[in-house]
Amino acid sequence: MEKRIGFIGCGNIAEAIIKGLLNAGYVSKMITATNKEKTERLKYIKETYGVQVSRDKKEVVDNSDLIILAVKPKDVVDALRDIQIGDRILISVAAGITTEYLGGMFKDNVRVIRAMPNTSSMVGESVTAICRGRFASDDDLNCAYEVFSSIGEVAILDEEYFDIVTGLSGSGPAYIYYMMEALVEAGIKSGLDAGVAQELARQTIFGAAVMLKKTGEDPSRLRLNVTSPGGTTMAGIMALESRGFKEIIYNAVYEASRRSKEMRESIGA
Ligand SMILES: NC(=O)C1=CN([C@@H]2O[C@H](COP(=O)(O)OP(=O)(O)OC[C@H]3O[C@@H](n4cnc5c(N)ncnc54)[C@H](OP(=O)(O)O)[C@@H]3O)[C@@H](O)[C@H]2O)C=CC1
Ligand SMILES: O=C(O)[C@@H]1CCC=N1
Repeated sequence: MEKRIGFIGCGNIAEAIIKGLLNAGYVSKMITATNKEKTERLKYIKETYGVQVSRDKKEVVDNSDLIILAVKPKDVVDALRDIQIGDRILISVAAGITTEYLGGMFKDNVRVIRAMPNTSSMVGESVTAICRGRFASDDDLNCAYEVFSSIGEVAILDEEYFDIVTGLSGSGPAYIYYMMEALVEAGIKSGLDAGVAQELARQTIFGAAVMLKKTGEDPSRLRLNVTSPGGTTMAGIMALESRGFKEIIYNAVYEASRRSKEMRESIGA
């Protein structure tokens, strides 16, 4: 039976998950959402997706079998204050926040699952890492697996890896969009019309992503297929290498992971 899902927090990632779930066939009346104060935002979510919304957190919890906590790390304490999870499953997508910390906020043994999706949930193409907290069972993990597999791929991982996952696949879509921005700017700077540069860059990124997924080939092999000896691509790749492209990407993942840890520590979690 389809679970009733309640969202505490109704921002970017909640909307991406809601849209992904509905596209995957979830029934809108099984989803309820709340946020802190932005009534207009709740109105938009209700009108756009036909899901239930409420100003009352307790009502959202009462109407749900599983709760997805989608608030900023600094807001988790406030968001969970005065509510009882009972025998529901609490799934947190908050970066950096551990299952142990979340569980410790309740007197009872709350079944907590930690998840790190990304905004490609919106089009059913997330990759979501999940792990279970101390009191969650394998069935609970399977339940989360089922929910997130309807909006993309799912990886079950030890919680110790979640900061890294957050820096890689949680934040990762932004790096790709940034790459797209850079390609477009390069095209324009080199003399292309903005619309043309955008179309070329977008389809190039899309085509490369589909190639990776459909062929299952190693990216270095696909890259070599583009790279004729002594040709144009080789000249481009050498320019990237000489400016430390891989190190730049490593630093992005490292810094995002570090920030995940820092956000946890900043609330004493
Ligand atoms: N954006 C992303 O790509 C991803 C985000 N995450 C994680 O998801 C979480 C949310 O991120 P994101 O959606 O980007 O953030 P947003 O700022 O877009 O949304 C945060 C939401 O939390 C609500 N909120 C804040 N405090 C409370 C409260 N006390 N009670 C109820 N709701 C509250 C806000 O309500 P209001 O607007 O009324 O203040 C808002 O709806 C973060 O922890 C982030 O680490 C995880 C994976 C990917
Ligand atoms: O930027 C953030 O903090 C969140 C976590 C992963 C993606 N976005």
